[in-house]
Amino acid sequence: MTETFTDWLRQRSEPDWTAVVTHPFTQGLFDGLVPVTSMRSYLVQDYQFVDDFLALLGSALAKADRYSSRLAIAGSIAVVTSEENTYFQRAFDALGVGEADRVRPKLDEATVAFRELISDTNARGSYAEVLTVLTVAEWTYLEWAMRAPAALPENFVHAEWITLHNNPDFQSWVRWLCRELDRVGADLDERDRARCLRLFQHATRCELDFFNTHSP
Ligand SMILES: Cc1ncc(CO)c(N)n1
Repeated sequence: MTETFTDWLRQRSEPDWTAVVTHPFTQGLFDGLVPVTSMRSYLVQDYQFVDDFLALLGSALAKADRYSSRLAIAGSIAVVTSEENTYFQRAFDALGVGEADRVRPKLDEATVAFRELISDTNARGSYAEVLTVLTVAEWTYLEWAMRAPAALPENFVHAEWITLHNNPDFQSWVRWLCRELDRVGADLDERDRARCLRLFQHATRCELDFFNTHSP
């Protein structure tokens, strides 16, 4: 059998997976045509998602079984807390997002659902389960962003959200995540593999609901 664990997980998460990575919201981004109100609400909610996601990266860092894995995870933490965070601040300035919406906005249902999945995984998940949720979030974002045309939209709010997720470093990080989940997944019994599959499917559904919430 040549199918990897991550391919197995992804294939069993169709048709949601393809619906996420070809979502109309992403086509709107490529064309620079996401309305300002949708882009604002999407980024405001996503900043709250990123907060939870950063905590989950910390959980992965703590749960990893070797130093080289911790180094790879720490590299991603560095990006989320520097380039990605300054992107959010510049985008919020450009979109006129006030302090309250940066710090404690009213959360959409889709954001709450994602937050619950992440905090449960954070509190109770094994390293494999934490990697499963991280992999869905990062791999779906790489896959939609890689579909972007060479000519990016002019508005940096749209353009940089694409390039943050399709640059060579992000590609290597996602490749690493998949290989790491394949490595750890190889030691799981059938019951634990099935738990990862349910989580993978659930997280993929959360990604789809998140995009749907912000599509006009
Ligand atoms: C909802 C969502 N999923 C994945 C990513 C990429 O980490 C993101 N920024 N937002």
